[in-house]
Order: sequence, then structure tokens, then C-alpha cells
Amino acid sequence: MTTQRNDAAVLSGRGLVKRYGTQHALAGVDIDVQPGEAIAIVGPSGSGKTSLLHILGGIIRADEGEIFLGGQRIDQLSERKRSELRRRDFGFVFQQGMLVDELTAEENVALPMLLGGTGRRQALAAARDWLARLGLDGRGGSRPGELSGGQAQRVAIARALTHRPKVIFADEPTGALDTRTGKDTMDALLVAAADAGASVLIVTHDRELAQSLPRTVTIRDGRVHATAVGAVA
Ligand SMILES: Nc1ncnc2c1ncn2[C@@H]1O[C@H](COP(=O)(O)OP(=O)(O)OP(=O)(O)O)[C@@H](O)[C@H]1O
Repeated sequence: MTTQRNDAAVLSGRGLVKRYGTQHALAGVDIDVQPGEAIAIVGPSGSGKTSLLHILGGIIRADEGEIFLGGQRIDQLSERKRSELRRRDFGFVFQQGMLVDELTAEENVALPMLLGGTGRRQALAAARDWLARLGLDGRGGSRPGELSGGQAQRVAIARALTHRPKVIFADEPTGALDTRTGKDTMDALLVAAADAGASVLIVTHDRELAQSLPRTVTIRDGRVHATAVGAVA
């Protein structure tokens, strides 16, 4: 049985279950993400955080449950529709930026727009704009190998935002960076997401980071264990 979705939410999951063999990665998760909201997802290793992120982001399918984007059910879409939706409505930032080494920073950022059918000139202009907002003015011609870890992650953030997605999914986005760079990069992500009006779901092991976000959802054994609202900004 599923419970009512929250109509104000941009993204809702209801009764999400994911099994690997006999193991439950998710054992029935309900979650609502409000427009423009930033949420930290925390919990012990293996508790189901990444599974939840990947299911909400349409990367993998749940075995049970429902997902709504702007009130519309999206978990039953075909692979092709889901892939379209991921490209149009979602942005992803992973621990390693997953940039294309052969492309410049600008081309990397423009890629989702180009794949979505935006013209090259317009996509590259938008890419330059977002790189500048993320403090990478003038670095658009650099290839990933020529950038520091923090700079490369800002390129990945710009790439996740350029097409103005509704929700950004970030899995340990600063996990490969030193503390200072990680904090700066996270601040850049949050400011840029707010600028774009995107909600952000961030999986993190970093307690300090989690506490700096307005809402923290703790996952334990595949279930929502606790939700803390109103952490110090
Ligand atoms: N592709 C897979 N095949 C089999 N088991 C998996 C797979 N992906 C995840 N699991 C299992 O599901 C459970 C939840 O994994 P998940 O990666 O979601 O946890 P997590 O909280 O993100 O962990 P971590 O903090 O270590 O990244 C774990 O027990 C994991 O071993």
C-alpha cells in the first residue's frame, strides 16, 4: 500500500523498495523534496543512500513504490522517456566529476544541452556563463586534466546546472577533495543551485556539511530513520 503524495513537492518517492537478491537496499522509503530545497542524505555505509538517489534520479528502477515529479508519475516511464527526463529535468554530480577528458571544460558543460538539441553557439554561451558563475571565468578552454580537483568538480556542477534542471542529485560530490576545497565547492554548488531554482539532494558522509543544510534525512537499514529540519545555515 502507498500513501498520498505531497502535491507541493517537486519530487516525491512513496514506498520505495529495492532488493538485491534477498537483501533489501531500500525497505520502504517515503520522501518529499520541495522546490528549491537542499537536503542532505546521511547514514551508515551500506544503508541505502546511493540506491535512494539513483532510484529517485531514474538511473535504476525500484522493485516497488512510486515516484512523482511535479505530481506526475515517472517510475513507469519507458527507458527512452526516463533518459529524456534525466537529461531535461535532472542534473547529476558524482564524487569524481566524470568529465569527458577529450573535451574542454566549456564543451563538457555544454554537452547535456547539445544532446538535448540546443544549438552549439547557444549551448557554449550558456556553458561559459555558468563556468563564470562558478568562479571559472577564462578556464572554459582547459581540458579536465589541466584543472585542479576542485576546479574539475565546479565544471561538473556547471554541467549539472546549465540546462536548468528541477533537481540536482549529488553523490559525495566533495568526497575526493580536501576539507577546505570541499567546503568551497559545496558552497558553490548550493549557491548555483539556488540561483537556478533547483532542489538539491546530497548524499554525504560529512557531518559538518550535512548540518549546514536546512534538512537532513538519515537512512538506516534501507529506511528513513530520522529527519532533522532547520539545521543551522
Ligand atoms: N548493484 C548492486 N548489487 C548488489 N548489491 C548492491 C548493489 N548496489 C548496492 N547494493 C547493496 O545495497 C545496500 C545499499 O547500498 P548503497 O550503495 O545504496 O548504500 P550507501 O548507503 O550509499 O553506502 P555507502 O555510504 O557505502 O556508499 C548495500 O548493502 C549494498 O551492498
